[in-house]
Amino acid sequence: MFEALGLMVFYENMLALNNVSLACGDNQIVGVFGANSAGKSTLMYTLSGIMEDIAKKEEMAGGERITLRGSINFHGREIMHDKPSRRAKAGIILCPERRRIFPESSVIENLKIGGYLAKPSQAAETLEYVFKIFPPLTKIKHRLGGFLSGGEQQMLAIGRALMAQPKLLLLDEPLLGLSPAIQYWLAKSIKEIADERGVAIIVAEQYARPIMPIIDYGYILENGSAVVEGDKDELMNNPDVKSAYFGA
Ligand SMILES: Nc1ncnc2c1ncn2[C@@H]1O[C@H](COP(=O)(O)OP(=O)(O)OP(=O)(O)O)[C@@H](O)[C@H]1O
Repeated sequence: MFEALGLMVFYENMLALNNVSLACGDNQIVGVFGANSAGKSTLMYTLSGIMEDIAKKEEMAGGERITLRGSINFHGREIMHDKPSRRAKAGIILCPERRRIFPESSVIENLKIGGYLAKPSQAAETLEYVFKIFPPLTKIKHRLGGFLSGGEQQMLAIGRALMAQPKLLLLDEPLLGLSPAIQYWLAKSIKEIADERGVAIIVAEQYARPIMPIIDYGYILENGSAVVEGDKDELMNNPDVKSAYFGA
């Protein structure tokens, strides 16, 4: 069980996350939906620990003052001040926005890099799984990451995150820039990953339509605040959510 309470993030005096609380049970898929600049990446960085890291680096360099407040509990332990590496070892793995794969490494190398925390037997088993869940990667194993299409890069980014043996996978805008057909296919794959691997997933996304059917629970983020929350039926029947996300 993962639970964040009262998260606040200030960039200098600009409030980017305003008292956001969210929970994700083991094996659940939780959606966080919001427009550009709603605070999705700030939230994902805060959950994965990268925000704390950025704040420390900015402080040391005399740069931007970033302030964080709140608490995050993962399986009974307070982790708000744990480094990203410690959170990763505990199983919290971020798959960042815009993929951030290594463009000069091949598909297989990218995946193997992702598995550096795993035992060799786990890495071998997960590698096989990644090619099973994302068959298009099989044919391009030796192609450099920089030469992949957007959809292939996203499969690789998720595959690389899986190699790190996540218990909680944080997906930041996985559908960005992909065609609607690939968006739906990827959403289906995300659901299969949750079901087949027993991984909890928090997915932040602008494109709610393909993701909404696969979530157990969701939050709508606006200007840094979680303004609506509920299970998928509650969200899909909420008139404000309908008009903002489903054009109804
Ligand atoms: N380092 C920073 N310094 C100052 N303001 C920032 C910084 N990073 C983000 N912001 C601002 O914080 C707000 C939330 O940004 P964030 O990137 O979290 O939104 P987002 O929902 O992920 O949007 P996008 O879909 O564009 O990635 C925005 O107004 C953004 O301009």
